[in-house]
This record gives sequence, structure tokens and C-alpha cells, in this order.
Amino acid sequence: MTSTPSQSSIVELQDPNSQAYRKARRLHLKTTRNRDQAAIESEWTPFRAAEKKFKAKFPPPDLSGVLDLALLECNGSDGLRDEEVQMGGWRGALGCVEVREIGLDLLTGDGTELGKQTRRAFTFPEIPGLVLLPSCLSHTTQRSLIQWSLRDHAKYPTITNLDTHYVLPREGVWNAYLKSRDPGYDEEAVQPVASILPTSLAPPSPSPGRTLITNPPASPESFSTLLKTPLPPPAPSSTIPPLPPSSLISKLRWANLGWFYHWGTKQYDFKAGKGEMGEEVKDICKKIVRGVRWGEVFGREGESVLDSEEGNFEAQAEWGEGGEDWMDWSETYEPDAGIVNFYQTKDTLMAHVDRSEICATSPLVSISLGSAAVFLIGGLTRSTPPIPILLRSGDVVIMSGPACRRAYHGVPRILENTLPPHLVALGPTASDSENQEWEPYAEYLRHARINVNVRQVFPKGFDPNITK
Ligand SMILES: O=C(O)CCC(=O)C(=O)O
Ligand SMILES: [Fe+2]
Repeated sequence: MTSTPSQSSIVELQDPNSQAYRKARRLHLKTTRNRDQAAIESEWTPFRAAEKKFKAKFPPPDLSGVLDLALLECNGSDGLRDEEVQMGGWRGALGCVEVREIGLDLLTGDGTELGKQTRRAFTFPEIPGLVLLPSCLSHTTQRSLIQWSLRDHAKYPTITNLDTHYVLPREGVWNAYLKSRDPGYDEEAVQPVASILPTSLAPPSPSPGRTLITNPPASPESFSTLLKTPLPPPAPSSTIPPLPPSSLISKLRWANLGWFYHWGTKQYDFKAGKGEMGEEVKDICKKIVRGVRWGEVFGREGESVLDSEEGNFEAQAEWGEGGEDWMDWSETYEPDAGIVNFYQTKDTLMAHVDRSEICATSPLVSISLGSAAVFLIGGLTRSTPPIPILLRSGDVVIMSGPACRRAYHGVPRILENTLPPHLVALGPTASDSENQEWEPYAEYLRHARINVNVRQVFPKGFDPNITK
């Protein structure tokens, strides 16, 4: 059987003499024949151009301008990530994006949770408030969060993207799928919600694709108005077929964390209350936020904190009424919302700004698990050319402060064949049953990436005073 471009390895596709390259090129020319490419490209914003570049299946994107901090842990040092960076032939570079190392004070005793090598953190002079902690989570923690995401969290009472459209089993789609793997088990199809509604009640199907909604950023002042906005429930699709759990698994796209998010209006539905956050996730995020030396991220060299607070009106305006508050984050950081994103290799996340949180500057902690991805982050508009960063399993990104929390960002590419060895199999020290238990997760992650995106909606101590 000949392979399609997406099945061919990146190494084959980079070799102009290979059969895979020639085949992919023919297909590419056929599909782009009638396009005036130059005219189309001249309309793109720099962010859009970068998205297009990294999304391209042919020719496969050149990652030599993509920051890949896993390379710091290869060859020269102790080679901890050697095998990982060779996976799939995808490899970024060091030195292509300006970074500055800062101190990180993680408590000793965090060894099982946070990687042994978790003693490094980097900032980006171009985007103040952006912090990257490569291989922050230990292999054990990565596996634990993966199991939590699929098995424990993405099920009732947590809302997932599938809830609108399917009458899901109480145990969750993942656990139903695990059962169906037993030989001899007869898998039952999950029914669409629309099929059990009387026709007179069935709402019209939503229009395909996402609608573009640009709300003004949420703020303490706009909070009471937010509470009054009508939040109509999303409409179940009337055209989807019943599907077995094994097929629904690849359609799982997100699971809510904490305060419920209303996708139709891109606002939190505070009246709906608050869902599960996951204690392990919360603990990890708090440890990390406490560990970052924020003074080195935001403090201005040669200036005391006091000087900069009193003398810099511009900075105060950007930070909001209370001025800079990073020096209090160790005490005030309290995650209360977020999303677990599930990406299949074909999925992308378009450029966006997360502006629905009332806390507009407090850290957003973003954990990468499974296959690797290209992450883009730019500025306050799509006209700023974004920085490309290769994110691998266990890496943590923090977006904080006014510039970074309002920066456009997105994920244009999940990189095929990049599942690191420690997630492919547990290794020789694990028992047969442990290895067997892990197998379905490894199978899923071969074509998937999970991102745990943790946010703080309310300042600590803020009483939302919500009456239904
Ligand atoms: O998947 C990622 O790394 C980013 C996800 C993200 O930006 C979001 O959920 O808002
Ligand atoms: Fe985001």
C-alpha cells in the first residue's frame, strides 16, 4: 500500500528524490493550480502567514526558526531528551528566538511531581510576562495528568464538547471505550441528543464552524452586565449519526475546568456554578507560580519595585487600577477555571486572545502532554509577527501580565510521530498489568496532544455575589 502525505514520514517528505515527496508534490500542484497565491498571501496578517506556514502538509514546514528548548537537554548535557527530539524528524532550534533564563525556586520534595530537570525557566524580552519551563513535569506526573484528563475528568458532571450532541454514558466516553476493548464485548452506539427530543422541541442545528465573536475584555466593572447577558444553550446537531465510544473518542475536543464557559457568547456562565478543577492540577499550578521569581520577569533592572510602581504611570495603566501585582501572586494566585484541550493531529487552534477572565493579568498556566506542537504567540493584534515555540510533553507555558495575557496566540500544528518514549511504553520496570493499563493511552496519544489550560477568573477574595 502506498502512503498518503500525512502518513509519510517527515524525513521522506524532505527528500526531493523520494517517491513520497514526488507524490505529495503532484497532489499539492493539483490542488493549488488555479490559485493566485501571491494575491492571497498579500492579504494575510503576519500571524495568519505563520499559521499557514506551520499548517502546511506540503512542503512540510522548516522548523529551524522554531524555539525548541528540549535541545538544551540533549547531547551536551545529560541527554535526557535525546530520543524525544529525534521522534518523527521534527526538530526546532536554539538561538532563533531571544530568551533569558530566570531563577526558579521549586521546593525540594517536589521531585516526584516536577521533573528532576525542572530547575530552569525562561522569559522572552519581546513578550513581557511569557515564561517557558521546559520539561517541567516528571514522566510520572505527565502520565498521571493524561489519565486524569481522559479517564477521570472528561465525564459527568464535567461538561465536554460532546455533551451538547450526544447522550453520553455516565461513566464517560473514555471508560466506555476501555470496556469495549475487552474481547467479546459488544459495543453499544451512543445516541445523538436530537434523536431523543420530540421533533417539535428539536432546535435548529448550529451553523457549521465557529462564529467570530469579539467581546470587550471582561473586567470587574463589566461584571454585573456580564451576569445579565442571556446565555442560550447550544443547539444539538440534528445531522450526526449514533456512534460507538471508540469512534467518539477522537471527537472529544475539550472538557471544562472550574467556572463554566459559555462558548456561544465567549463568556463565563457564572450562574451555572463551578465544575471540578482537579486537585493535582491546581497543586501543580500553584507550586509553579510560587516557584517563578516574578521580580526577574517584571522587575526593571537597576530600579527598585517601589520606584517602578510610583514612577511609571504607563505601566500602572496597563496593569489596571491597582498597578502591578505580581509581587503578591504567591499569595493571591488561585486557579478557578480553564479548559482541557484534546487535539488530534489534524486539529489546529486559530489565533485568539483569552479575554473573558476578570483577572486580566494573573498567570495562565498551560501544560502540554502527549504529541508535540508548534505554539505561536505574538502581540495585541494579528499584525505582530508571532514567535514560534515547539512545545513537548511536560513543558509548561505561563502567560501573565497585561502584554502577554492579551497577546494573540494559537496552535497551528500538532506534529506527527512525536510521542516521547516515556509515553509510548512504561518501560521494563513496570509490571505487565501496568503496561497493559497504559496501552490505550499510548495508542490514543500517538495521534493526539492534550493541553491543560488553567486560569484565574476572579481575584482571590472577590465575592461574585451571584444569585440565580
Ligand atoms: O494548546 C495550547 O497550547 C493553547 C491552548 C489555548 O490557547 C487555549 O485553550 O486558550
Ligand atoms: Fe488561549
